Amino acid sequence: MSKPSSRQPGPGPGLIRLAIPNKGRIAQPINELIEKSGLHLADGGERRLITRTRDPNVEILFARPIDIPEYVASGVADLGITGRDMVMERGSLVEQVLDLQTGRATLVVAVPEESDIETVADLAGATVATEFPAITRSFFAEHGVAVTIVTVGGACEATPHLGIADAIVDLSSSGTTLRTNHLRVIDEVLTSTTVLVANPASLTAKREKIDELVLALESVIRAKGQCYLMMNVHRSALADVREVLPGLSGPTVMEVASDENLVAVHAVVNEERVYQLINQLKRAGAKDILVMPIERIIR
Ligand SMILES: Nc1ncnc2c1ncn2[C@@H]1O[C@H](COP(=O)(O)OP(=O)(O)OP(=O)(O)O)[C@@H](O)[C@H]1O
Ligand SMILES: O=P(O)(O)OC[C@H]1O[C@H](OP(=O)(O)OP(=O)(O)O)[C@H](O)[C@@H]1O
Ligand SMILES: [Mg+2]
Repeated sequence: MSKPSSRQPGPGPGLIRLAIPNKGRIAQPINELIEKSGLHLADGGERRLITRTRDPNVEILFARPIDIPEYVASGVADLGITGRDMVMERGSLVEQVLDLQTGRATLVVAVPEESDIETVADLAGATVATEFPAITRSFFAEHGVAVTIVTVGGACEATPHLGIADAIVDLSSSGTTLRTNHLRVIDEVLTSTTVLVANPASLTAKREKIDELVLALESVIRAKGQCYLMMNVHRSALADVREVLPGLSGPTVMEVASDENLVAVHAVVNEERVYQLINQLKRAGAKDILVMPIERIIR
């Protein structure tokens, strides 16, 4: 598909159409990101092909992750959110606008544990099964290793044991599937995350609106893993508390109207540090400590 068909016209000049996955493991996190960014899908986005959002200038198109790169490249959608692996597999002419830093998975070359294959070069003349034939073809071509590629639609890890392939090129994140199927990684092809991509023409024609949307999404990504700390501190302990607190640009210190000996200290900190920090803060003299989630950080 290179041009939008006349039966499925692209969005008009005043409208941004964003394609997102309708299923699969990255669908839910993307939906949550859209909600947190404040776009909010009309009708909850349930089972609709195209859904309106709270912003009358933005609509959502639900599609399979693998189809999204081409929908964006052809102009059926202005923007799309999908895996970077999907974009590379399709070789679509789109521009990456934002890395959403979720949905991380590594495309690996793996062989049965008992196999004597150690390197990619050892696979010369072998059969390799994959859901990613285009990426696999160029990977082996770059290594100058001739292989036969068998394309499968899923359950790739079963193919070596079925005698269909000598090796596989498949995604791995926790590594559980490889372990369960007694497969050993011999090389990595690429690491993929979920990305926001744009149609190059839309990026020029609808820049302002796209920038607004990117800002909203970015603010949610930035807030992820951060939380807001509030506490009261006796003036005499302020220096010690400051030393413990990192904060985005140092803690904010405010007067407490009801007690002139106290100040209120606020800071943004990494969630992972909170457990340790609250103990250090208490020891330094902080009290009435509140820990709150942050939805968005806009710079
Ligand atoms: N552990 C993982 N395994 C497979 N894909 C993953 C993983 N983690 C993130 N992803 C990403 O999810 C996307 C896969 O989308 P896909 O539509 O194939 O969903 P799925 O969860 O694999 O569903 P299904 O295979 O049932 O269709 C890819 O971009 C891929 O990089
Ligand atoms: O390292 P892990 O955390 O075990 O994840 C990797 C597995 O997840 C994916 O399969 P998926 O669930 O998409 O099924 P599929 O093979 O049918 O696509 C992928 O293809 C691997 O099989
Ligand atoms: Mg899959």
